[in-house]
Amino acid sequence: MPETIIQFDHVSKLYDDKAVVDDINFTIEKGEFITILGTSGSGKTTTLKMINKLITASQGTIRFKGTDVNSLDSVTLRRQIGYVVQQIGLFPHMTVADNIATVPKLLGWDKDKITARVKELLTLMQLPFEQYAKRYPSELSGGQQQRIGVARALAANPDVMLFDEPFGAIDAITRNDLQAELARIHAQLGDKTFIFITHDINEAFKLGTRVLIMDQGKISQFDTPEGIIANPGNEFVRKLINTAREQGEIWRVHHD
Ligand SMILES: Nc1ncnc2c1ncn2[C@@H]1O[C@H](COP(=O)(O)OP(=O)(O)OP(=O)(O)O)[C@@H](O)[C@H]1O
Repeated sequence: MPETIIQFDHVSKLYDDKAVVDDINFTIEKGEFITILGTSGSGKTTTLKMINKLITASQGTIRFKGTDVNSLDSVTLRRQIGYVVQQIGLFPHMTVADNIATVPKLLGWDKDKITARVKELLTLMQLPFEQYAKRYPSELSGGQQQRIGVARALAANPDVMLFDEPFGAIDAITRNDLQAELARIHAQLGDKTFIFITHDINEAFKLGTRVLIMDQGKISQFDTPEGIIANPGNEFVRKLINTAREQGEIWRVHHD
C-alpha cells in the first residue's frame, strides 16, 4: 500500500502580493524519488523550502506524514528531513568524520554509535573510512565534498531527503557518476523519499521515478518520465521535451 509522506493542498507563496508559488496541489508517497524540473524562477526552491519550513507558505496546507507542518516544531521536523544544497557548506575546520557526525552529536548519540554510523555512511558513499575520515573538506574534490554533504544529511536517518541542485557546479563526468550513485543509494536505502531539484531535463528524467514540472509558480505536469514523454501535459512541457530532443541530435553519429 502506498503511504503518503508529503501533501501540498492549495499551497501558495506570495511576495508583495505576487504568487511565486501559485495554488499547487500534489502528493508524494514514501520511497519515491521525485525530481522537480523547471525554468529559473519557476518556484522550485520555494516549494522545497516550504517542506522543511525554511519558508512558510502564505496559503494552503502542507502535511508531513499527515500532520500540518505549521503545527510541528521546526527542529523536530528538520530532524526528519535531510537537506543538501549546491554550496555544500561543510565545516572547513572539521574533519570529514566530524562533519558527518554533526547532527548525531547534537542528538547526544554515544561515541561508538556515532563512529559506527560514520563508517556505515562512508561505505555507502564508497569513500573508505581509513582513507577519508580524518581529512578536511579542503583535501577533497568537489564531487567528494558533495558525497560528504549527502552523508551528513543522511546521518540521523531522516525519512525524507531534499536536494536543491546538488550537482549544479560539478563537471559532466563526475556529475554522471554522482547521479548513478544517488540512484544506487536511494535503491539501497529502500524506503527513503528523495526530492531533487534540477534545471537539467536529462538528470530529471534519468533519476526521477516521477517528475514534477514547474512553470511560473504552477505545476505543468507531475507524472512518470514515460508518462510525460508519451503525453506532454501542455505547450511548455512539449517545448521542454523538444529542446532536449534537439540537443540530443548533436550526438547522433552517421555511420555511412
Ligand atoms: N525573499 C523573496 N522576496 C521576493 N521574491 C522572492 C524571494 N525569494 C524568491 N523570490 C522570487 O520567487 C520566484 C521563485 O523563486 P525560486 O527560488 O523558488 O525559483 P527557482 O525555480 O528555484 O529558480 P532557480 O532555478 O533560478 O533557483 C523568483 O521570481 C524569485 O525572484
